[in-house]
Amino acid sequence: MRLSGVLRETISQVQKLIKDDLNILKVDKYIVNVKAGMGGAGLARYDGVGGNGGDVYFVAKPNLAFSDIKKRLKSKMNIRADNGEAATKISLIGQHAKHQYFDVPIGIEVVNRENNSLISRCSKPFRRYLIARGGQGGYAKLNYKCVLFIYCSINFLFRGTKGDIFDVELHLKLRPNIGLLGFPNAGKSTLLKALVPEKSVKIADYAFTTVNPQVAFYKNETNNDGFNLEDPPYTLSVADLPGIIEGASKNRGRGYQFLKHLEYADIIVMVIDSQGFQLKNELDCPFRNALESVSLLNKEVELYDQRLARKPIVCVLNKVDALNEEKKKQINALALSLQSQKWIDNVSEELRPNTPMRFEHVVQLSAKSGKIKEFRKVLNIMKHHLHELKDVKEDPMESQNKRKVYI
Ligand SMILES: Nc1nc2c(ncn2[C@@H]2O[C@H](COP(=O)(O)OP(=O)(O)OP(=O)(O)O)[C@@H](O)[C@H]2O)c(=O)[nH]1
Ligand SMILES: [Mg+2]
Repeated sequence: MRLSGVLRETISQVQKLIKDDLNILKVDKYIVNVKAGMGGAGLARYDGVGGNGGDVYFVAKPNLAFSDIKKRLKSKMNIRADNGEAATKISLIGQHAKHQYFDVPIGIEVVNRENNSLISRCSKPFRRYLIARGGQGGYAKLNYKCVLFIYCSINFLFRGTKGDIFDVELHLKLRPNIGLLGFPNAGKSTLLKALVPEKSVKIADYAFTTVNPQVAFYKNETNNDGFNLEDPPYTLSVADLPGIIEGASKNRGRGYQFLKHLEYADIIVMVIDSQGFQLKNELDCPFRNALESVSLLNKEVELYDQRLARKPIVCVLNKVDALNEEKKKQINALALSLQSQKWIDNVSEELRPNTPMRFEHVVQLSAKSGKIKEFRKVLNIMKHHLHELKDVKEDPMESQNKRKVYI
């Protein structure tokens, strides 16, 4: 019995380690009931004023895991602020309740479940976002509609107003520096592995190998292919997303769930299979060449949210090792045209997006070979699009020698 207990614990610890290492995002939505405090009762006879109920705020914090929310709420999934204090004969002004501050990871979107409206985007580190407002303390002139008289021994009490109470959905949208976008099987995970070799990444020769987004951290010093090592060290978060398919902008193939993670990405890296792509070898799944793949991905992205098509973007033409000489020439020509922005003229009308992307860089590579020097150089240049993370409490002198982390 004892041994099996130990064994079970060891297995669960190993499983946890594996899960942490994979950094895979399985859950990206929680439902939480929030209740702001009620206003304290006022004391009519002595003109006493009740204290206000506490508000509920979310505070955006870096380095918090989404799953921590559930752990900290201990599965009750509710957040409560205290009620305001009632006025008494001794203390005619009741104390305001303390506000309730709840830390959430940066990038959380808070949606009111009742009317499906967005309450807050918790996107700025260390900022407090008001989620539910506490009720007002009761007092004589408080609007009569919301005042209730309660007869309590010989004193009349003005009841304070109720605080907000509702269910909210917390949506996690990753806030990676780099979001990998592409059709299934294009080599996104292989590229992630080339960037972060120490990470365990599932790679396979079939579509939808990656079923959940995964994040890894690329450190420029891990490069061994010899470009400017004098650059100060920095870390970039890279999100490998499951492949999207045509119709993703209409949520085909759970498209929303993946495209949403590009909303906060600083840079989008579009990974294209230079050999072209066909989801299934069937008539209703047409073969798309590399140019058509670029155009269709552009289309899906802009249909989901036009602003995404205007983000800094890099196009990676992958799998060039698998091309014959003639195909190589075609891909060279494609790379040139993608850079010149004239690429859109070569796309047939029905596949043409309205907002053609402007690729800041186009890189041809073989992610499988792991030789991605050109791509690393591009990342080095592109990092000027990133915002360095600064803790408001951080000492600027002390931070000078630290590794730079971008958010
Ligand atoms: N020849 C060649 N094959 C590659 C290259 N990069 C990836 N592949 C292969 O392409 C297949 C798909 O690679 P993945 O990295 O799993 O593709 P993905 O884009 O992550 O696919 P999904 O997770 O399904 O969206 C695997 O068999 C890889 O070995 C490359 O540069 N050259
Ligand atoms: Mg993958």
